[in-house]
Amino acid sequence: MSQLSFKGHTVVITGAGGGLGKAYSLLYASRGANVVVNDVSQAAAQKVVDEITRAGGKAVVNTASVADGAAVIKTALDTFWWHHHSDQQCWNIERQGFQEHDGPRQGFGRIVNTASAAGLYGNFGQANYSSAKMGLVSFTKSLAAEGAKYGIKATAIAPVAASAMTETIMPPEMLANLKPEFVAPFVAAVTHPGGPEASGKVFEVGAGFVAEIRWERSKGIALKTDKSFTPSAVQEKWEQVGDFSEAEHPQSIPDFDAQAKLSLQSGLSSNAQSSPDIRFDGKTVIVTGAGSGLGRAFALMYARLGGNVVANDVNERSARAVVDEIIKAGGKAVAAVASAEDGEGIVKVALETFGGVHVLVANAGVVRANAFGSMTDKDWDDVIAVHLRGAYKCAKAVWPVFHKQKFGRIVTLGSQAGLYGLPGLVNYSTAKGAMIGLTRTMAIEGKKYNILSNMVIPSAGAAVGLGRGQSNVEAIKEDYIAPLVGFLTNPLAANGGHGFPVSRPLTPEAIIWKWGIITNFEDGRATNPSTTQESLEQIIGNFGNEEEDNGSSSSPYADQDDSQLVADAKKHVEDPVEFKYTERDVILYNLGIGATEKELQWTFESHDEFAALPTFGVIPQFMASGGISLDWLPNYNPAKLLHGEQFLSIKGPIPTSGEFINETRLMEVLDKGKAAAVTSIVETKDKATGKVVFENQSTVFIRGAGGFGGKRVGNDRGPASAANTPPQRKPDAVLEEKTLPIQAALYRLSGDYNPLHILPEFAAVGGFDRPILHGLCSFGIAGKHVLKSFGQFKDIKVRFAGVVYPGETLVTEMWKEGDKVLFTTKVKERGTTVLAAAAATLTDPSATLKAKL
Ligand SMILES: CCCCCCC[C@@H](O)CC(=O)SCCNC(=O)CCNC(=O)[C@H](O)C(C)(C)COP(=O)(O)OP(=O)(O)OC[C@H]1O[C@@H](n2cnc3c(N)ncnc32)[C@H](O)[C@@H]1OP(=O)(O)O
Repeated sequence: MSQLSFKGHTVVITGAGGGLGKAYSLLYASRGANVVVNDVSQAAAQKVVDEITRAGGKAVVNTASVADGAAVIKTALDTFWWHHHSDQQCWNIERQGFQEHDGPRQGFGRIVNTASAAGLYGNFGQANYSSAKMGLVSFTKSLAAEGAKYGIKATAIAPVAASAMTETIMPPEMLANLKPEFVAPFVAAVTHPGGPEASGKVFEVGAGFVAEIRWERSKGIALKTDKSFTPSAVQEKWEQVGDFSEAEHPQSIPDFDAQAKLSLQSGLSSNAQSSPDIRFDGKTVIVTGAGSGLGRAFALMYARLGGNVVANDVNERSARAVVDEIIKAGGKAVAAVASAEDGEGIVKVALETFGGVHVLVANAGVVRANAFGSMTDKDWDDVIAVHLRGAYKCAKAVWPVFHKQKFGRIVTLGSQAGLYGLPGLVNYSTAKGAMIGLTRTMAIEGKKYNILSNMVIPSAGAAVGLGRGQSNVEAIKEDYIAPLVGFLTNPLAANGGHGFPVSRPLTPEAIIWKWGIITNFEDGRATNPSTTQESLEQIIGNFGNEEEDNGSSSSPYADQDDSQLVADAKKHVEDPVEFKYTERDVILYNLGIGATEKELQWTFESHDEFAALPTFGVIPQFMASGGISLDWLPNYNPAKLLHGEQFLSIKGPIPTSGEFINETRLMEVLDKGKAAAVTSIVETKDKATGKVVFENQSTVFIRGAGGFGGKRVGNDRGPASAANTPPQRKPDAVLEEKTLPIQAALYRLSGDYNPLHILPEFAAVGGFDRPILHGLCSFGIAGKHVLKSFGQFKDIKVRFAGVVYPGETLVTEMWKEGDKVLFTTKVKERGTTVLAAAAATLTDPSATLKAKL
């Protein structure tokens, strides 16, 4: 049985002596990779290497500290360089034109960084850990952005697995669900050369639960940028700022359309103010990096609103200039000339001058842009020091004061580079990401002492170093960021994810199979955890997931001959699945089954007879039947699944757009010895009227998943299971159609994203030397042949008897027998039958033959 292979690949795993690292090492080694087992504990690393070598794998111990990455990688190159080159099977060599001694330029690399929910949401008592972990998320995003053109992909995961940490907070029964083996397959899947596109993305993985995490941005509001743009104006609109009903989900730094923002302004009148006005009389505000740009704008605003301003900057002249400006305007201010890292010194100035401190705006920053490959340790350290360590040291210094007075406000300045990653600024985006983790944790820890922490992320043009002070575009002046300070936050959203059963091993293939679900934020699947506790809910919810009885006791499909396994599976009630479509989806489907630009009734929405081809009836239900859980089958491997049979009954006219609801049941499960044959039934109803429009019965044939002791022969399901043996005479009609090499790539877009039809590596696991055509695509083409030859039909059934490769020619032979058309479809080039036991029942049996015989 072939599987996703890592033969010829060298995988370096840090912290590989135990837990997750060990699970990764064993999995990669079992899939043929050379593994560098790095751990500071020589004994632990050696044990893992021994285990791998005993099983016939290749691995080497490395005990360098991760702080010395170069030493870790040297071991990889010294040990496995030669293997790399001797192994002609190696994907690197074949796919990327890997050349002798061309190591650093191999044009391929996969990086997985281990983040944590503590970073994504913040976590009490873990300000340091949250910062480091969220920093890693941004680090990953920047590496992904920068690596894209070199074939380097980076993914971050927030795993939940049993560890020394979780042991203290969870009982042993729960910990049993958190096996590292439920995380490792995900890492393998996304690092495989043919794996799914996961670069720059973040995933939560644990206990067999996998979900993508993404940023969510509220639609937001536009405020008039005149004198009325004050903190009170923001307060007045605050509810709208946090209204996520029309949220966007940017994947990279959104375009800043200054012109559009400016033209918005012309339609706005002055902003309403909340009352009483927000003012800072008697409050002392520390602004770091206050000498110029944003910091200066913050300092001036606070002074205008009555605050005592401590203007910090390393640049003495600019700090003093701001103070002078404030004093000249009648305000109160003092300069604190120091690095932002000198939090204590800055707070001391505040306490000595004004007798207190109430607000900290951690704004100081430097930029050292450099391509990641050329970035020096100094570039890295300087940026991390000023942004992250500066924010930390200042917050640390104000904290006891805030704590004691039960009041404090902290705003940290973030960056879009931190949210989305940015090439050339890996250091900066990492620091800004880390500050998100820090800010969230401070918010959690400070809450009960009335210490509020928020991050403000200025829009593109105003970000530190990205045009600050140079911009003369009205819309992005620093002054227009200032009023938002203290008000804006950026919540995260996680999607509904997918829970894999924990009662059997999880495979990388299973991850790829469910990729569509894991990354789907639509259809009401998004959840919005805002704390680590909330984020753990679904993971804990998947504990003990064995696809067991969910409480419904009687199934209309219960069958006395069923084994317990099958009887239990049938009790599972699938949730109804909605399907909404437009004319565009109809055209896409018609094209997917070979309709041409000459057949305007199928490809041009304004044609008088524009219609869906009748087999479109399998599309609205596909997500429902295709999403049915089969994980409970023994040895279930999605790459071994083939479509076996399909029956479609069309109960009414097919609208060219609509909204349907699909109700799915598992109907029959047969044990074919080596294989399992599973039939589901889906009723597709019009959402508005509740009338059934289609009924589908789909059988999937899963090779290698039999032998569970179920019944072998199915029930008589009428036309859905009829043998449909054609008569002996010559066919009454024959139609021939050559499929396109891109047929499967095109058909996928109608909703069956099974990688079997596009991804060579996945097809290989299924036993095919290239991707195969969707069964339902051949089904649609044959259905079109029946339609063209004999007219409309009200039901159609086929058995998928052999595979079709995109580009092959399909020949459909048809015999009219009463109200039925029996048919067989063959691949012309190979002479094999691909659709058998097939028939359609005509709507108007008296209709005459249409096509030429
Ligand atoms: C839930 C619905 C959602 C739909 C999800 C679909 C996802 C899609 O993306 C997947 C696809 O589109 S796959 C592409 C389309 N399908 C194919 O190409 C399969 C072609 N068929 C074959 O290769 C073989 O017939 C093969 C491999 C199927 C069987 O061949 P053999 O193993 O040689 O079997 P054989 O020895 O002939 O028979 C063994 C027993 O199995 C029954 N059987 C055979 N073909 C069957 C079929 N196509 N469907 C159902 N049952 C089938 C036989 O009757 C036999 O039963 P018994 O032992 O009781 O006599």
